[in-house]
Amino acid sequence: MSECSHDCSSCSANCGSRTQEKTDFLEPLYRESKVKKVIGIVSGKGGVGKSMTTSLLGVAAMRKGLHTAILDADVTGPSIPQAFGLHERLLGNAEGIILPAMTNFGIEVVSLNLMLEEETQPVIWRGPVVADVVKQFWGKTLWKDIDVMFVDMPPGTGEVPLTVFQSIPLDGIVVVATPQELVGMIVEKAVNMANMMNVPVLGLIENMSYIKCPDCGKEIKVFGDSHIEEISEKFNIPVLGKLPIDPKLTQACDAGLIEDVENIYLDGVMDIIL
Ligand SMILES: Nc1ncnc2c1ncn2[C@@H]1O[C@H](COP(=O)(O)OP(=O)(O)OP(=O)(O)O)[C@@H](O)[C@H]1O
Repeated sequence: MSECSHDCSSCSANCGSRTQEKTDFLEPLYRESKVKKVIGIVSGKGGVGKSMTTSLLGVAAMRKGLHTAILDADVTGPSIPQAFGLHERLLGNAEGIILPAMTNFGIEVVSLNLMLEEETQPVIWRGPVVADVVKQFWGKTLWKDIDVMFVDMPPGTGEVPLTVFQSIPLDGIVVVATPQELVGMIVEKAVNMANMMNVPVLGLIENMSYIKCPDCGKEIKVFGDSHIEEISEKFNIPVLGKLPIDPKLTQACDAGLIEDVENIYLDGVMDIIL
């Protein structure tokens, strides 16, 4: 194309400045739902602590007195219900609208694991099917006066996370990584995907940053030195926090008691991202 009108909706060219038309895939909220802010928690790959971080951010927001929700969009590997000790099946209202489960401290949660006959049942679905479920979690659920919703996104930067990106109107994302990914290109891929989708990156969280020796208190960098500041500077994204490997967090997640943990390390994050 010789001249760009900057109106991608009326142009089929697949050029570098093309922006994704996010609204094409979005489903409106249920008429009685209201969600003020939606924040996606993203990681360049699986197993880096994205669900842990989502849970801790939920707890931090709830402790600030915000009416908090967690939408578990990690449909093929949902781990949010486990962290909060939720096991009962979700109910629907007469219109077939999903009613979220509620944690002990009042966080509203929707997750596929709360809909399966068996929690251990594997979910082997392709991207469009996953996107459809996530759309229902967004649009066919009663989200009543939610101040902030955290979305546990599927890991990686492939088809499934992309379709979820397009299914929910995210106000911003938080990128989670361990020191190892911060050395390579994995985090940069996640940041670039968000940029392509026109979703602001609110900040970076380094998980498993260090472990504190229980005897002498020394911080040991199990995965090597941190490079989070370099990434932060390169992309002009704030560092929101560094989480240590803390066995108390693992134990609390396994026992479904993440809300009972005293030190969740991310208390100050809400002031930056909200
Ligand atoms: N900072 C931490 N301290 C102790 N344990 C942690 C920490 N972060 C994560 N874990 C544990 O590591 C495991 C993986 O974490 P988590 O499920 O949050 O990863 P994930 O990135 O969401 O994985 P996936 O994307 O594959 O679902 C869990 O057992 C979790 O309890």
